[in-house]
Amino acid sequence: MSLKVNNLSGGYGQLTVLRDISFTVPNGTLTALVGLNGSGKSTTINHIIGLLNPKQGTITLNDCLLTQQPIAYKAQIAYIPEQPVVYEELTLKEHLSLTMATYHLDEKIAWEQADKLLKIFRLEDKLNWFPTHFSKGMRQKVMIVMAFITDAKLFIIDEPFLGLDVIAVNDLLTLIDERKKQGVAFLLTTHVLHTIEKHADQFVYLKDGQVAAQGKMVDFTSLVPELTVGEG
Ligand SMILES: Nc1ncnc2c1ncn2[C@@H]1O[C@H](COP(=O)(O)OP(=O)(O)OP(=O)(O)O)[C@@H](O)[C@H]1O
Repeated sequence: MSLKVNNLSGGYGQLTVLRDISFTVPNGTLTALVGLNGSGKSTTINHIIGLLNPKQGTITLNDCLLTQQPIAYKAQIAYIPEQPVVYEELTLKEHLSLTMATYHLDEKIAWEQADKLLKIFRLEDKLNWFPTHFSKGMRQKVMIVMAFITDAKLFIIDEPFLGLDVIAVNDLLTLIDERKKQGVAFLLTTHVLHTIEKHADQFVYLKDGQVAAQGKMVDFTSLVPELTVGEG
């Protein structure tokens, strides 16, 4: 069981950005999606979360084909975007309630999980705050808490390390490792590779909208020397 991207070509309207992309994210592993600015990482994610329609190819998650079973497919995904998407008129508590309703979670269990996560990210006394009072990093933490109260099978996390303090980065990595052990799959984009390399199992390297290399994370330096700081 896994996320399977098969021969995906796609982009925006007439513009083709991705060409013939194939990779698999097995359950219980983390795949780092890497590449230079403009290489197609966000476009790939936009296809996987169903925001863009492929021009060719298929995307399957645990045997659910995105185009044929979009609701069952999307119910298995938690997405943490690079730019937090929050509702200015809802409190933190209401954001969490909304997530619980959307994912049809058992509220008692979900609030137990939420309380634990709110403490980890030092948000436990801010349940009645509106997003306008949150810093950029706090908004990002809200997105992380919302994602980790779900029982999603695939987490997609877009560039999580730039706005978070060092404690929050370590806490996020611990949560990722815990969920991986439970069989959850992670697809994560980042330019801060040294932070993720011990936690990633494999990488997919995009270049000009194509997969230029993919493999085990331990082989990254030898397969992609051009992205290794201090090399080349
Ligand atoms: N909404 C859009 N409409 C048209 N073209 C777009 C759009 N978003 C991105 N592109 C183009 O698609 C290509 C890939 O961009 P994408 O955002 O996927 O790259 P990325 O790897 O995520 O980059 P970054 O590391 O800078 O976030 C670029 O050439 C970009 O100009």
